[in-house]
Amino acid sequence: MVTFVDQVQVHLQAGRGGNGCVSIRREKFKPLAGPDGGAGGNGADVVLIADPQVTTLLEYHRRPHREADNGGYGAGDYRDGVNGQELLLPVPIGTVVKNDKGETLADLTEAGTRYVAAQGGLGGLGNNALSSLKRKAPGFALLGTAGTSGSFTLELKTIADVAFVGYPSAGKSSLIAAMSAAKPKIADYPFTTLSPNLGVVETGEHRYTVADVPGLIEGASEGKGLGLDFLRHVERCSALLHVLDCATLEPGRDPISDLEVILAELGAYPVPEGQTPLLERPQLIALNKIDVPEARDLADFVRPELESRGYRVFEISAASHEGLRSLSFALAELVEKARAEALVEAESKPRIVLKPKAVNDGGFRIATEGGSYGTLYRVLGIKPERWVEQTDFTNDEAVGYLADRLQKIGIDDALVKAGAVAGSTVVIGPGSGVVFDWEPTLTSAAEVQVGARGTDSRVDPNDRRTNKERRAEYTARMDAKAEARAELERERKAGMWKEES
Ligand SMILES: Nc1nc2c(ncn2[C@@H]2O[C@H](COP(=O)(O)OP(=O)(O)OP(=O)(O)O)[C@@H](O)[C@H]2O)c(=O)[nH]1
Ligand SMILES: [Mg+2]
Repeated sequence: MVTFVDQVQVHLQAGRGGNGCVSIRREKFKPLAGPDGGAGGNGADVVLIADPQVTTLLEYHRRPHREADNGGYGAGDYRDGVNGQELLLPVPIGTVVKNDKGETLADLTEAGTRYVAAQGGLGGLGNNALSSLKRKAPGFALLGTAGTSGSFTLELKTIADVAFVGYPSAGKSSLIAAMSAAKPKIADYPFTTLSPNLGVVETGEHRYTVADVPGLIEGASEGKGLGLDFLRHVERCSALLHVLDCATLEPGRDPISDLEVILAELGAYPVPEGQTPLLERPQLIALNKIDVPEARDLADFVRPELESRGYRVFEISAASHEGLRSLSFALAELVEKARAEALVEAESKPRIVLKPKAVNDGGFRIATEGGSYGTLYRVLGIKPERWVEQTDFTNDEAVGYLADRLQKIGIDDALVKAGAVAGSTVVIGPGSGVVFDWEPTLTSAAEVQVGARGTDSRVDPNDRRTNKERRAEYTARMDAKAEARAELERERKAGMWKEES
């Protein structure tokens, strides 16, 4: 079975950022000459780009999974990792990008329009870049972060001024070949055309594009003969040309009933909101194949009937080019009118602006969640989440650096305000995230993990009891005393002890 591909699902994965490097420069007589670990390279983006050379989405149907390069790792001697090279995915002009919820993300209607579908991860800084006056030789580097990924639906909707519609083998492709420089496949079997061919017609000083939509049959609007896929292409065209076959030998078919079938299908097609229904767009009729004598007779016969229905009718032959000149002028006129109207409309309509997700949003928020272990405080924000991702938790210094960063944007204060107390569970990021036991008296989460700043828990273990522990010990001691006193009292009453006289 032939597959007609103008709608595909693709899975795109941007590249991962490379890890930064920890390295110490060594010089003769100076073995510790400062940190020289370079940064990791950034992961590559996956970018969809509207390319006039590309006409189908078939390529993505065959290979729907695409991954961009990862960034290179940083290295010693100040060498940074290479940035991943952007993965450019050319798609046809008129490709609509939707997310997995069906929301439109981008409409690539002009050559060269780019849409960054997946964003590469950041490379981690090396210990050279992390050094400061206070931290002269960092023993850690930042990890690269993951690139974004996602599933997208690509949908091709041809954009042309005029769509040629009609039954299979009516001569739509022949007509586009006769009127423009396009060289579509032409054959006398139905559904020769599987994806629309675009042609540019030049008449006088007019220039417009035409598309031969694949043949339509009865039931197309319900999906018959891949009809819905075909009809989608008509959606973007401002005018329609009905190509009617006057030389068909198929029983039960004639230009009038053919037209009625096609009209019914066009009428049943639901255009997206805000667009003109297909049948309300300007339409012309071409009675084709009049180079065949019987066809010319038939065309002459049905013409008055069609004209009485209000159509402008052209008798043509795609084979002998008869009647094409006046047809192309008539189409040019329609197109000019439609363009003028579109211009007026475009000025009154608000434009859709593509908004890429903000990356450097410095904010964060704290969400509280109840649970069987008490309240859980969740820190959500692009920065804190990224910082956690960049942290090598096997490295105490790296964890300390994370704590400093978190403290700097005021997460501790915000947690106090949110009601966190000593020992509260704090999670950074969605899902299970990274879990901390938070301690407000200490300034940062890292100290909870690795001890107070400036100490090494292996060298001088911190044995000081917390106030809470001291209080517990005190009450326990007091309780024991009271208990002992009560015991003594009972025994005395029982006469176990003789009062000394
Ligand atoms: N005699 C004659 N034959 C024509 C004319 N136009 C097209 N044909 C023939 O009709 C057959 C179908 O032509 P196509 O142009 O492929 O028809 P189509 O409408 O694009 O068909 P699909 O792509 O299948 O929908 C071919 O064999 C053409 O040679 C014409 O003006 N005169
Ligand atoms: Mg065709």
